[in-house]
Amino acid sequence: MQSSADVNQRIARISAHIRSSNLQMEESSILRRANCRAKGGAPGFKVAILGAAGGIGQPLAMLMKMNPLVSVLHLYDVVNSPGVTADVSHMDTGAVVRGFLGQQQLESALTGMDLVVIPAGVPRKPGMTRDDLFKINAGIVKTLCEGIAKCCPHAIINLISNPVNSTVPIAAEVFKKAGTFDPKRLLGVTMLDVVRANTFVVCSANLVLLFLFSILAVGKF
Ligand SMILES: NC(=O)C1=CN([C@@H]2O[C@H](COP(=O)(O)OP(=O)(O)OC[C@H]3O[C@@H](n4cnc5c(N)ncnc54)[C@H](O)[C@@H]3O)[C@@H](O)[C@H]2O)C=CC1
Ligand SMILES: O=C([O-])CC(=O)C(=O)O
Repeated sequence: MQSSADVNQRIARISAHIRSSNLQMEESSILRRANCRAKGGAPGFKVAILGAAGGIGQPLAMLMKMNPLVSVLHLYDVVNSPGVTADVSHMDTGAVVRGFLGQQQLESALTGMDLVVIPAGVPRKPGMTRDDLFKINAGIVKTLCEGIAKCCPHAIINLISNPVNSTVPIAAEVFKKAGTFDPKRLLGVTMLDVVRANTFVVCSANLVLLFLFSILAVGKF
């Protein structure tokens, strides 16, 4: 059993570690918090996560709360966002966290946001293709983007919901229709597909090399 002095020392060490890395991040960043503001607004980015209670949304919410460039964090979902909001808001970092639950709170979640990150929707289950996801996620992304066009038309949009190569064009069409489309502000997160493709290429290249070595080895003996 640890003494309370030990426990306090551990907490102090962890806390100093977290604070110093946050400070370093702010110091070394090209984007300083004071410079991250809409005209006349408070410093820091205002960020909304739509689908914040999900597998991607929850760790993303934690990372955003740790980011010293973020001043306001809105967590929106159709389920469970109050609990996630309570947990994330207890982290001792600067961003103010607010939770929003259900379609009727979507507009409040979006109003005034600088950045909207969207991991809302369904993920693939075994046996599903990305086409199956499209049938559900296309409608979800369309509705969310209509809200964005209305409530924060100048925000940067970061789409995670798959299939991302189809949800981004859907978002583009919604924004074109609303007259708010800016290609520099609409981004799809393709990291998963990029790392997956790299892994597949390396795996198949290794297999080819292994095959060649086997032939050489067999040929030698
Ligand atoms: N682009 C990429 O690199 C990646 C994309 N994905 C995609 O991200 C999406 C989310 O994945 P997970 O977080 O694992 O799924 P998840 O099922 O754990 O979370 C999805 C969340 O979206 C919420 N949601 C559903 N309909 C909504 C609506 N109309 N408005 C707001 N929220 C809504 C759900 O309540 C849930 O909390 C999936 O489409 C998945 O394919 C996942 C991993 C990487
Ligand atoms: O849906 C997910 O969980 C993300 C994924 O792995 C895919 O779509 O290929």
